[in-house]
Amino acid sequence: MPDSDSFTIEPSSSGRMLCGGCVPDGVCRLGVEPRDGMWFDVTCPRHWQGGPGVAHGGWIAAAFDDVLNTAALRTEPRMVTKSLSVEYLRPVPVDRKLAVLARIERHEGREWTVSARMTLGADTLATAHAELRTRRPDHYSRHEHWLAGLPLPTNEN
Ligand SMILES: CCCCC/C=C\C/C=C\C/C=C\C/C=C\CCCC(=O)SCCNC(=O)CCNC(=O)[C@H](O)C(C)(C)COP(=O)(O)OP(=O)(O)OC[C@H]1O[C@@H](n2cnc3c(N)ncnc32)[C@H](O)[C@@H]1OP(=O)(O)O
Repeated sequence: MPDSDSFTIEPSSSGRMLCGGCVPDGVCRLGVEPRDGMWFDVTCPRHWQGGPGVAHGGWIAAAFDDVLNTAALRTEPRMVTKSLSVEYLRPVPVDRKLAVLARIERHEGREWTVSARMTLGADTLATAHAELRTRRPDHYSRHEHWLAGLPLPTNEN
């Protein structure tokens, strides 16, 4: 059986590290692109529209999750998110390039505290705080072992 923890992260043709779901397309389908340093360009694709012309809050949280992990991945290639909180300050327009600035607040052993701010011009649209963890080397195989030990699903649930 292939070792689920032995996968390597390959950058896309644009140099962007991609999560498993976006690798086949070769682009980040959340619309997150690293810029300089801790700056990111993010654009909410129209299919993530919640209200008219504005982003679904789940997209905003996912975009922050991606930015914060990508920022930490520059130091540590094995990350997972332990917690993520978002403050939604203004509606976020779809199809507009926005800026996100990430910050590593604290990094000690496996524990990371990170934050980010999403802006359009001078206005802050949303902020995020997250706790990240450096993954244990057996993270995915441990997950698979746990899953394999569960009873098989039935048609009722
Ligand atoms: C989906 C992962 C994606 C990761 C990205 C990888 C590659 C992508 C490549 C390029 C991407 C470019 C940019 C990246 C952009 C975005 C990345 C998104 C990152 C995410 O969005 S990542 C998904 C959401 N985030 C999780 O999915 C974490 C689930 N949370 C845990 O994994 C643990 O919670 C943890 C590690 C936070 C703390 O855990 P710990 O190790 O510090 O603490 P502890 O050992 O005490 O565990 C406490 C209890 O969790 C059980 N437990 C732990 N690890 C386990 C495992 N592997 N399998 C089965 N059970 C496990 C224990 O058995 C115990 O359970 P109990 O209390 O019942 O005993």
